[in-house]
Amino acid sequence: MDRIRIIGGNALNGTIPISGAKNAALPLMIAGLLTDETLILDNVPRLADVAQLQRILGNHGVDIMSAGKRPGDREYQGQTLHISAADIFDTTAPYELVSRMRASFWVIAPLVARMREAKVSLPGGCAIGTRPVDLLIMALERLGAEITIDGGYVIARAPSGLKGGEIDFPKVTVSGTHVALMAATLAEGTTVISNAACEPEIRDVADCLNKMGARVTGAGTPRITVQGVSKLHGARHTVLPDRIETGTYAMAVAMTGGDVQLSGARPELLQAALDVLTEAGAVVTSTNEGIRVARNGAGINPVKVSTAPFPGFPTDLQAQLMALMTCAKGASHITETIFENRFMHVQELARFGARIALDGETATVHGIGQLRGAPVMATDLRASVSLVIAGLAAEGETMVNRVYHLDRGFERLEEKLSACGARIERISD
Ligand SMILES: CC(=O)N[C@H]1[C@@H](OP(=O)(O)OP(=O)(O)OC[C@H]2O[C@@H](n3ccc(=O)[nH]c3=O)[C@H](O)[C@@H]2O)O[C@H](CO)[C@@H](O)[C@@H]1O
Ligand SMILES: C=C(OP(=O)(O)O)C(=O)O
Repeated sequence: MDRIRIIGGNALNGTIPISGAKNAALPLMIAGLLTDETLILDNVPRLADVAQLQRILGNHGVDIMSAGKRPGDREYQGQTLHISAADIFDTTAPYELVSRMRASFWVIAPLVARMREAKVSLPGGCAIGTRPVDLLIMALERLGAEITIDGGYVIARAPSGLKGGEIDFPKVTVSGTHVALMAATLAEGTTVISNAACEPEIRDVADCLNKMGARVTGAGTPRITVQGVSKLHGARHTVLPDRIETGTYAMAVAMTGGDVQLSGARPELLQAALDVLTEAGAVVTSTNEGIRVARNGAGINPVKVSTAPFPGFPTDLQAQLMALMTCAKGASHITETIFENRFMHVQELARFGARIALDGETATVHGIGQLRGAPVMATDLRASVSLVIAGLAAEGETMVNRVYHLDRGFERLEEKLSACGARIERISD
């Protein structure tokens, strides 16, 4: 299994190109199931999750062609996927494929909307909480699907097609909103989704669905209205930049010091996180190219932050912020409100000498002068990258084990960081 070796202590200086967003690319690929014509997606990141979803879609009969510049080519811009679901010959998504990735469960929505039946294994994904799918099931039921659960599979049927309806989510859910939105596009009549997630990835998917002939308004606000249509057609869409990758590298620069241009990044996608970084002492500027982050000389100020649905501070940046705060000049308070078990990185950060006390959903981080490198174990995607950030700033050698988590969500991580002066390499055994 691959490991990542880091010799810490170098400031980051240079340019990091930001890839397409994993959390938009996955539902966009799934939206390809809604039409028998070809959906072309540009700027799709090369990630393990994308490859896994290609296998899952392939299992349904979807034909996917990949084109585009390869890593190492000049002006690398991700890959272009041509997704053609002309002939869906299997509406079952089996356990072996779905258990590895949470988002793969979302295929249930386009399958039941277009094929009127779907059988999808309950999902897996990052171990950050119980992560039920009750609200996704509720949404499909509101659109008239009959749902049964048998042998670990959710079976959805809508023999005479889905019907538009009112879906009022009792809590904000990204997965629930994606599923409701995709299913509603082909339902007969009007669907109103209330308390919808406002994450930029929802809006990106809605924009693509509209290019495919859907009639969606209000995406990006808590109230989305969808007028169902009988058929969607092919389209071409570019995946928006990854705000979590952007925030991760911004925090890495704030931690190591230096001056980095995050090219292609869009500040409005992560303003709450950029505000926290500014409060922490980093200099964040919007540029023509993207976002420039610098920290020279001054120390890191402690902060008090709670994670929240968009436009709040994202839970997917909580672990990275915690790594940064381990070296702040005082005590920080970080509260996780989205997932009940998203503190697996705390015990690993302690191996660097970090002083973190957990009390329920709040971590108090007492900053120390200098972290020391250590062997650590990656436990989930964002926790893994928080260990990389800590390793970049720590004195001496850090070995991050179980790197496959990182490969789910960070494209060419070692290459991007090395190009900015980090001493980081992958060791394949
Ligand atoms: C692939 C993808 O886009 N993953 C993101 C997505 O995950 P995901 O879509 O799984 O997250 P949700 O927004 O759905 O979950 C939010 C909260 O709602 C709960 N819940 C959700 C569904 C449900 O049926 N019942 C229920 O109780 C969850 O357990 C969690 O506590 O949004 C999260 C919150 O921004 C991010 O951390 C993930 O990176
Ligand atoms: C938790 C994440 O992914 P998933 O929802 O696929 O587990 C993530 O992207 O941080």
